[in-house]
Amino acid sequence: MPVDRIREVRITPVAFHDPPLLNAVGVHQPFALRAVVEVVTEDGVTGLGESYGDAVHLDRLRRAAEELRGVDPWHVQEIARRVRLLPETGTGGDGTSGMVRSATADRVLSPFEVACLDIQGRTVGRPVTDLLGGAVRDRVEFSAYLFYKWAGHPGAEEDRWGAARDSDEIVAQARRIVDEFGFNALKLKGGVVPPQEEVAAIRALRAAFPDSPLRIDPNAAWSVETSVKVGTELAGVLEYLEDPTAGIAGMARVARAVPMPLATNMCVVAFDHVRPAVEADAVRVILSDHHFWGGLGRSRALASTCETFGLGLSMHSNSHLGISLAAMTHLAAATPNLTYACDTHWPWKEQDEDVIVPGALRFEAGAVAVPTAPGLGVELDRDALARLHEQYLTCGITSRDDTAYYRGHHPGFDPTPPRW
Ligand SMILES: O=C([O-])C(=O)C[C@H](O)[C@@H](O)C(=O)[O-]
Ligand SMILES: [Mg+2]
Repeated sequence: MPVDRIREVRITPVAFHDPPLLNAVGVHQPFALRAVVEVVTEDGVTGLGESYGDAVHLDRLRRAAEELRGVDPWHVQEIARRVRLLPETGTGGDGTSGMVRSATADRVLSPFEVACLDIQGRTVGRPVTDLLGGAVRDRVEFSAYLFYKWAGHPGAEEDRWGAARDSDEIVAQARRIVDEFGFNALKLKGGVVPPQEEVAAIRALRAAFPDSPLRIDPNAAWSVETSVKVGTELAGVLEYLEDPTAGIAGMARVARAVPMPLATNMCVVAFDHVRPAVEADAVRVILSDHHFWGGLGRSRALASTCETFGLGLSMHSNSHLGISLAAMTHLAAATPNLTYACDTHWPWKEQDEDVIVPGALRFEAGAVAVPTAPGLGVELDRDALARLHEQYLTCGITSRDDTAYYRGHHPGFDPTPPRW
């Protein structure tokens, strides 16, 4: 069979509405940015990928795209080699407002690898799960991602979720998200208000949802001492405590003193972090994320690494659109040891705002049915892509900066950890 090579790569930045969700470093801006990647072969097969939309990252994606013409889309190793040869330029552009400092090359590689898997699946008529070893489940469970939040963006009307400032409002938010999407596990984004208030919110969630697994993630905003205090108080309440404090050494000190497993998407975000984390016994669960671990293949390798060291595996999420949700779902479906409900920001976007043709992905009872159509099983909606690109051009945001946006309304805000 003649090799069908990459003819063209298109990268389209898009912006979609995002509510004012609070986190340890500030607050979400009115729009979240993403890059939609289309890899097109000489025979006209198009594969899709999705990544961060920050300006520095876009520039890197565009420079990588120039290197991919003529490459065989089945030869992901060659794509990875070319991406790794690119000189490092610029700083930041990680799409997480600095909360996840992962390897640049892995972030750049990821959407191209996903698009190539989409091409491979479309070419042979099989879903991406089959290329990853086959689905071990036909639906993937996700967790509700709860946030303290402002009622609306300053100067705009209150949004459909309203404010979440205290335990009662967090429980009300949880009820609404659970009613709409059917989630079982609940994750609270912490590091926003004093830890005792967040402990109270977790206790209120436990009372309101007696059977739901609960997690809290302050994104390393707490000192070791505060983390130990919170972890001790929440004994028997949390399924895991996510990134209470910064760094492998700090996490190891907390891990020795609290009863529940510690999880991370901050201190282990690349393969060379695994060994020191295991040696220090700093974490029991790693949250994978194909957007910064270098794609679906490398995320499967992370799963094997977790299996080797007896670590649990969960999945992290930033604000994302449907191409990413499809990729996350295929990956989770083909990863036997991914036993926790995965994170997703999905409920926070406007449900009719996306770049894919609606209908392919739906939440039912907190889970997404694994697409069985060839490739990722989602199609690009070109009109929607054009609309969201226009929104990107007019929204005035070119990089995610939660801290600057928060400071615009609270001058003097300092997110340097530990905040508590
Ligand atoms: O689990 C996490 O650490 C995250 O999801 C980090 C994200 O950046 C989240 O906190 C956000 O978008 O505000
Ligand atoms: Mg986290």
